[in-house]
Amino acid sequence: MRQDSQMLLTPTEMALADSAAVKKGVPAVSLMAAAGFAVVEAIRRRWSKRTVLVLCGPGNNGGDGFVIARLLHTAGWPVCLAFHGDETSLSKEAMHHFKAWQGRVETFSDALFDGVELVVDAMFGAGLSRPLDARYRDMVNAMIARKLPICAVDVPSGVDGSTGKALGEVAPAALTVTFFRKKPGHLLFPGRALCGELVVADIGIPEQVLVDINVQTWENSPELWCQDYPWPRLEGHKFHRGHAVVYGGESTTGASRLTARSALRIGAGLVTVTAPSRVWPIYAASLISVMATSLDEGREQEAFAELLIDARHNAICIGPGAGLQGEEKVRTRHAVLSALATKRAVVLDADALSAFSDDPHTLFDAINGPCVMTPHEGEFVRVFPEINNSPEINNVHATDKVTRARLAAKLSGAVVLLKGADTVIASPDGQAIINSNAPAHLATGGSGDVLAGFIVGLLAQGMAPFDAAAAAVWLHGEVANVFGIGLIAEDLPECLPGVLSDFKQHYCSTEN
Ligand SMILES: NC(=O)C1=CN([C@@H]2O[C@H](COP(=O)(O)OP(=O)(O)OC[C@H]3O[C@@H](n4cnc5c(N)ncnc54)[C@H](OP(=O)(O)O)[C@@H]3O)[C@@H](O)[C@H]2O)[C@@H](O)CC1
Ligand SMILES: Nc1ncnc2c1ncn2[C@@H]1O[C@H](COP(=O)(O)OP(=O)(O)O)[C@@H](O)[C@H]1O
Ligand SMILES: [K+]
Repeated sequence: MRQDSQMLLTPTEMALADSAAVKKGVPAVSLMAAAGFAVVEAIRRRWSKRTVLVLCGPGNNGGDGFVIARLLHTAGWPVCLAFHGDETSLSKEAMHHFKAWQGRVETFSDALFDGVELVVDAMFGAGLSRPLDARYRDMVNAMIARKLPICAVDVPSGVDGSTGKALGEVAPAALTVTFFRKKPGHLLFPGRALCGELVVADIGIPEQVLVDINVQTWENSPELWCQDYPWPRLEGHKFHRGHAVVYGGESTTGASRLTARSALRIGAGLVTVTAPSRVWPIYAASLISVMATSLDEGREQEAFAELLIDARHNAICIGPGAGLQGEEKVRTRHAVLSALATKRAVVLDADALSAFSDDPHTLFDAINGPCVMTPHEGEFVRVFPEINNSPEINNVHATDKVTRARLAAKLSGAVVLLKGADTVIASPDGQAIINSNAPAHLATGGSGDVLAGFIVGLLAQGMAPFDAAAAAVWLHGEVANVFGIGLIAEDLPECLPGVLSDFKQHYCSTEN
């Protein structure tokens, strides 16, 4: 997976890109000038001429601030520049631009905000290594209290560019301008919410520098997986599009029915829900194009395993509504282990994960084939207690969402899709994708069941687990955006066809 345009660079990788650009002959002073210029362009596109306060910190983020102040002043804007830090420790390029500033340099104080209509936050960017010192913190608190519009340079000061975590209080920006590529912290919460509108500016770093950086994190987009999207083939028939099996439970029967319908809508050739004979009539009476198979009373486990002998059942989803009470939990666990034993593609969601909260390693040991786990935060904590309880595993600090999902994928051998507003999909080989298109109204009962259905439907059609998970999450978000507010889970599979045609038209121009 290369797709350079979707790459997310950690601050360390960004520093590598920066120094590689300098080695290729782009002077550091010019990179900083270009960064400042890009911020000014973005400001002038959004705000009319007004009084601006530029707050500059001790590193190169502050250096960008010096450029911004100078360019805005040249354009005739009333500008006040304030700097806090050790002038003698400025980098060469920051010193160059500091000297080029002809105006006064103010010290930090609350009074600076009087009469100001826009603040440029150039205190800390990628180099933030610890919570802000008191003087900077005071300015952040003043910015929060004054409620002025803020343009943040690279990231709002206090946000960790690699994790999106806030190291203390952060003043939310209306606009954040970052350089060359987005950083994970721009997409992970709370960073994403604190950035406001995000602009990525080209500052003259050559694209070739990416070749030598082992980037492992991407923003989800069809560009990453559209080439492998399994469109129906002209000469194909339904068995070419796979046969998904969805395990149906006894009580919340709506969950697995949603999953099954979603698997069919996304293109699985056939979908069967299997359910204990006691509740089979509910499924049989309510499903039309999805088939319902009854598991004989008293021998449900054997019957499920027997169903899986038919290798045409090539993708299996267990979890939505599977059940965790008494005997149901035993059957859910058995179904999971039977499904994994086939080494066919398996999606494990909800109860299929929680059923192993006492002994997650029994689950991990059974995973020897293609598998996607789709926990939300609560389920993640249950299945991966060691990642949650220990701040450090194999010397990796495991507190941010991407690292946690990556460690979970490595530990379990499955693709781990950690849900939420900033869903992360991680593969056991270390690659991770952050999703950014899901609207808040997607958080509605049953929408996770639909997601599991989209994934198993794509797996049934032969898509690889990491790609299938990423594609399903993106389509899920896109459908919710197209449908809009008022969405309920049932709407998701029904609205998918229109989204699929638009997606096909935009990203997959060649017909099969
Ligand atoms: N890379 C690129 O391509 C380009 C990057 N550019 C710009 O450079 C920015 C990155 O610059 P940067 O590396 O100098 O980091 P920055 O955020 O300014 O802070 C570092 C300074 O802060 C200090 N410090 C840290 N935490 C602190 C705290 N809590 N409280 C107090 N001090 C603290 C730290 O000191 P130390 O930790 O070493 O004691 C150091 O002195 C990047 O965000 C972008 O805007 C552009 O010019 C274009 C090209
Ligand atoms: N704030 C949010 N913004 C966007 N998407 C969200 C948000 N919160 C949750 N989601 C998405 O909604 C779905 C909820 O799934 P899940 O928690 O399993 O719910 P359910 O069990 O009701 O189906 C997931 O795809 C998740 O990523
Ligand atoms: K900043």
